[in-house]
Amino acid sequence: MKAHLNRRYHLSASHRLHAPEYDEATNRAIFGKCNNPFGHGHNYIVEVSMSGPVDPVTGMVCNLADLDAFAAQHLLERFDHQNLNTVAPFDGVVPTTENFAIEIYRVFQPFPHAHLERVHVEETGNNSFDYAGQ
Ligand SMILES: Nc1nc2c(c(=O)[nH]1)N=C([C@H](O)[C@H](O)COP(=O)(O)OP(=O)(O)OP(=O)(O)O)CN2
Ligand SMILES: [Zn+2]
Repeated sequence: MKAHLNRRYHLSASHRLHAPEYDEATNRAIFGKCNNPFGHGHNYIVEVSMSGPVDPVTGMVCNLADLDAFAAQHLLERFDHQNLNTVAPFDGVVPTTENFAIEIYRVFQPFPHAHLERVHVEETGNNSFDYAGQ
């Protein structure tokens, strides 16, 4: 029997949507206000979905304390209150929320106590993105 555990994390970060492959005018045309050279910020909500058997003794898919410790080290310490454009891999990849979700999936995949199913990232109240590894 497999159950899914979903856990949400909050982090604030700034970014600028800018592709160095294009010139300034093309960047402005593509990214609009989000190409502002001074950047802007978001209060992101990150939800990770983990799955696994329910332990017959603890009744848990995994211990939330273990998942929170992993998230603190690999997600929050790395990205909270940062300028995403200065944090790998975004020093060469446009920090869209699609790319953020892909990177967060890569970060959580090694979590040893459950299987990573999906990463969901809410960038604003109007848009969110999901990545499930393919
Ligand atoms: N495909 C994508 N398009 C856009 C992304 C993205 O990550 N993927 N991100 C942005 C900007 O980050 C922008 O800050 C959010 O854009 P926008 O939708 O205009 O913002 P909202 O209208 O949802 O919220 P407000 O803060 O009220 O503008 C743009 N495009
Ligand atoms: Zn933005």
